[in-house]
Amino acid sequence: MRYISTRGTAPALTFEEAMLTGLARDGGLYVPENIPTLTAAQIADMAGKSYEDVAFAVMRPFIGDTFSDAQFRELIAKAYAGFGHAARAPLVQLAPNHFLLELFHGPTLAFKDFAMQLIGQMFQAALSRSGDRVTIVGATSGDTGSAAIEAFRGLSNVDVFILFPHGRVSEVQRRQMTTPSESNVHALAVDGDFDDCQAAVKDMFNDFAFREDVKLAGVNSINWGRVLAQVVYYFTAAVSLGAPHREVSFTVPTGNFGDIFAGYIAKKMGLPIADLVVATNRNDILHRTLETGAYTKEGVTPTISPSMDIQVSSNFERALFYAYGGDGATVAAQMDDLKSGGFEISQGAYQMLQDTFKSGRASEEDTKAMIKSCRADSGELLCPHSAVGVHVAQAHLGATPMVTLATAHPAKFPDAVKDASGVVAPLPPRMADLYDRPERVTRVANDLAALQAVIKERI
Ligand SMILES: Cc1ncc(COP(=O)(O)O)c(C=O)c1O
Ligand SMILES: N[C@@H](CCOP(=O)(O)O)C(=O)O
Repeated sequence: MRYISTRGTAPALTFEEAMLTGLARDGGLYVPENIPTLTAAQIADMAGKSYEDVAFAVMRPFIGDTFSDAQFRELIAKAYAGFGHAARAPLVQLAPNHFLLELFHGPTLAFKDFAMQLIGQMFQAALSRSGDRVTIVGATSGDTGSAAIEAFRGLSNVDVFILFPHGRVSEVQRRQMTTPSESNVHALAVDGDFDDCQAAVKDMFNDFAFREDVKLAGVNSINWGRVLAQVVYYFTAAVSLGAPHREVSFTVPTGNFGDIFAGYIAKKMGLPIADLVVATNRNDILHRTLETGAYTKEGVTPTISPSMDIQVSSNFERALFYAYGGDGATVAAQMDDLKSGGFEISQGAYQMLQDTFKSGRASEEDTKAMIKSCRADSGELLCPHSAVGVHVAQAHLGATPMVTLATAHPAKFPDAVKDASGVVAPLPPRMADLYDRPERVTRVANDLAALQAVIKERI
């Protein structure tokens, strides 16, 4: 299996190389040259299997000879051993044809743990084999950062720097990033929004001297391994609702487009997915794009679902690549246009996107009302991101079972949840002293040179 860049000019890489490389050298994102498919019989065989067994079956065709079967099984087992639910990603029923996929039982209480815990294992295995040391730099609107720190803290061959927008993550998210005491962990509060943080990370990858100097690696969803690990739970959920014999739809709270893109990959692998619904908060660039065919940046507005406060949605580039039939030159030209504000998607590509994705948005009031009514109607306490998803999903319910992804635990956003529902969502006992732990954070200007200087000084 080889991986190629969405912009068409970077060298093709193996799975291991793509995982450790992060952003392609032409600025694009790596995607598999071919997407392997599973037969209906192979999918049917997943029924009743453990999450770990399904993970192996889904991901094995993508990893080539990076790991032996036995080693890959071991890495998967270690990745999910610390999850707080035997099913890893349990489904609960909200209404007759509407289900919630709880993706928040991992160590940092968000769906990011599914991929990050596995990436942590895979990085360690690959780096201990090669003896290399890398510097991970990641951008976060709150959840990727805490998941990455949890997965990489204390490792001797990795430094991890997380850039988060100062004042724009919840207190729990911030503390998850600033309280670990391990010296290889560095939380950087940037005077900007998430888009600024993500742009800085990409600029660091495009600064080849810096990239080589610090041995830069990325664990944002620019890393194909992140997307791949998120494909698995589409399979576990759909199979438990009757796939491959029955179609299933998914609604996904969306920001950087990584999670829903994983659903698209699941569909291309043969999972019978009817609708893939993009749910946005008022930072609704993806919804507007799917409605109009124009991808036009506006400023980021802070919301009560801060992890989705994103306008430059990194993985949309991967979707565009498929929409343009693998034409990297066109993707590169459109990404260039984005620097000056946006681009128009050409008719054929737009048609493909409209055929593949549906969308909707939730206002702040919609989100709060959904947290309250869902608690009253079903007993389920939603985080604001999941509430955006459930609100949008309700407009797309039909005969096909709908699964909405619950992307974070309500306890990560206690103020917003209490304000909406009156209910206090407690942290799990292992995190009960989070508010008492000392914080360690460096405030940095929204300036590439300043960020690079901090990183070089610390490693
Ligand atoms: C809780 C939560 N929900 C939804 C999202 C959006 O996911 P994606 O960026 O993969 O679209 C994020 C951030 O990634 C998140 O942290
Ligand atoms: N919402 C994310 C933003 C980064 O997304 P990623 O999937 O590209 O890492 C976050 O919580 O940090």
